[in-house]
Amino acid sequence: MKLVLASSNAGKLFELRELLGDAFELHAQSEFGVEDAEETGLSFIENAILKARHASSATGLPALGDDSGLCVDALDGAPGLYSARYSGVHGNAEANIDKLLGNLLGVADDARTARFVCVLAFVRHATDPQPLVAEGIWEGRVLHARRGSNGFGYDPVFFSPAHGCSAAELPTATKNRDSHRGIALAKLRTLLQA
Ligand SMILES: O=c1nc[nH]c2c1ncn2[C@H]1C[C@H](O)[C@@H](COP(=O)(O)OP(=O)(O)OP(=O)(O)O)O1
Ligand SMILES: [Mg+2]
Repeated sequence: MKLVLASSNAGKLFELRELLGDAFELHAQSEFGVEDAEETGLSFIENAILKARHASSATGLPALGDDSGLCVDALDGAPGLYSARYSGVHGNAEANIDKLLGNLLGVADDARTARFVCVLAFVRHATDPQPLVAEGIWEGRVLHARRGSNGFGYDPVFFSPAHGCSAAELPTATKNRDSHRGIALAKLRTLLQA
């Protein structure tokens, strides 16, 4: 199946291509000159669907939207939906991490609990009344400083107790198997097969 990924994030594209394998031909929306959708939703679900509709509308192809973020308990769920623009500059992972660590200064380990959330939405066409939607959650803690250089975004400061290391210290295959995105995609595949 040929489909378009409604995202400008190279990290997502890389992970989702690995996860989908050969049965799917996943094209970045940039290949078709599609600009970013405006993320005006109040939930990951709303944004994932509106991204998918936007890309499908512009390309005429089925589309996959990914809206994701890091929700930190000590910050009442922030940066959450606004993870990509937390520092004020969209998509600047270094600045976003600096702001996050600054806001958690002095917060002890056991109060630094957080989770990555990923919602994937698949639409067959732009006005599909039945988008397939799947959510994945990955529990962890925000570290005090960066560790590792794999992955993207907040990976260097996300500690996974289940793995005993940061997300950026995991091989891609392990992150893909156990991450919020990996879990969401496994669920979406089941929905696609139904
Ligand atoms: O596995 C992950 N590892 C580390 N960080 C992650 C992950 N998954 C999401 N994140 C962070 C990156 C970004 O700060 C925000 C997503 O924001 P989000 O709007 O969904 O994506 P984006 O703006 O980068 O690309 P786009 O909207 O074009 O898909 O959460
Ligand atoms: Mg975004």
